[in-house]
Amino acid sequence: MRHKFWETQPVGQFEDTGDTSLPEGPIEPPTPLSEVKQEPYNLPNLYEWITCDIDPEETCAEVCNLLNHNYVEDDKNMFRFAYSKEFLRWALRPPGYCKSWHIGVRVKSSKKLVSFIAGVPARIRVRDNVVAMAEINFLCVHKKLRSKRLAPVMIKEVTRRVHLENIWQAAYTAGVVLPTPISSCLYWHRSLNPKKLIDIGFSRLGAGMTMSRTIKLYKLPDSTSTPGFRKMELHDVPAVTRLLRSYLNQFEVAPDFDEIDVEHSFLPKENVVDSYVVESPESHKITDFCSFYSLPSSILGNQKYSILKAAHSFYNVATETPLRQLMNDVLIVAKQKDYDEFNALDVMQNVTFFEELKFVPLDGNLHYYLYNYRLKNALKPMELGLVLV
Ligand SMILES: COc1cccc(CC(=N)NC(=O)c2cccnc2OC2CCNCC2)c1
Repeated sequence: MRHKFWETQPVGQFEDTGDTSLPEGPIEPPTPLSEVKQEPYNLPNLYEWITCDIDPEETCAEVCNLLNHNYVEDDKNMFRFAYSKEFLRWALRPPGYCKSWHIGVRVKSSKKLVSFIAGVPARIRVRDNVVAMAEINFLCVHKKLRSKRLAPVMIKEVTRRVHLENIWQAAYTAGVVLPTPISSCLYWHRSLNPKKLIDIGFSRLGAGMTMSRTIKLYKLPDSTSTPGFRKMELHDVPAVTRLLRSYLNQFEVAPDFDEIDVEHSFLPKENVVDSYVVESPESHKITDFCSFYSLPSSILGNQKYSILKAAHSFYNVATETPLRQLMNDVLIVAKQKDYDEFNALDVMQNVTFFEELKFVPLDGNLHYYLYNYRLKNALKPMELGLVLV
């Protein structure tokens, strides 16, 4: 398959796969900042670049609306991600973020926002090297402007602005295969509200199953079972950071979180991110940690329901509690908060609890990529310790 744009980029090319003579690491060296293109890339005549400030209500709503009408849909076009404004403010403004990496394209005459792409800074460890990267996300071109080759220019522009900050690597995901995935993950989900999922046609009644039998199958206890299981609080940040750093060491690619990152990424935020710890009743030590983020989807073309409330597994660390017991408690909390389903990728140790906790695999892949960094071999999902929102 031809990838006209990606064949011009410093990414692992398909024909290089298996060529063990190519060294692992950056593909191109950094450019002297004076040699980085100083002005934005050219856009087709009717359009102009706009740096999107997602702090003010008005511009945040503009980005939110563009995404909610034009961003990723499932393969059957039944659902479309519906990120909230609060979620975008959280996801796009981590410690050390760059306003200039929140990039929009608008129509010169009407000022209508028609495209968006965003980057945020992150320290990502790749095997033994911690690399300063940009996490690139939310690439969205208005449905009416597709196939005008806007996406390549969005990607080149965010790359240029990342280079201006002296950052030369990036991480991103896509539902499609591009040159060349560092890992290809499967997504699984666990029904929490089977009746709604069947009503909207997301799930089907199993063979020989009635609705009441199905509701019973997915029923969860009303309260969590692990003694000391509670919401994460500010004073837990140091202990949670230690837990996360130690746990993520086992993976080939993982974030290099510090306490500032942990406070931003995991302190609970209503309808954005939820985190829980297990504080041992005896020692008061923090022995386990679990978290999920909230990413609802619009239900396209359903009279009765408009929103699918989905929780997405984020980072989970079990050092004393069995992981499946910890995750069962997470499911119980998600159900208490009226989520309809719980999503997870087969990354880290997630496969160890899928079957027992009644997750089922969906027919989709999420591929992970690094920009300007070659890995000799693709990673198994369980070697990957990175979750992007
Ligand atoms: C149910 O509503 C959907 C609305 C849009 C797309 C999909 C399918 C899909 N593409 N799912 C994922 O990419 C996915 C499945 C499990 C966990 N995380 C995921 O994506 C996350 C991470 C990447 N950025 C988007 C959110 C489902």
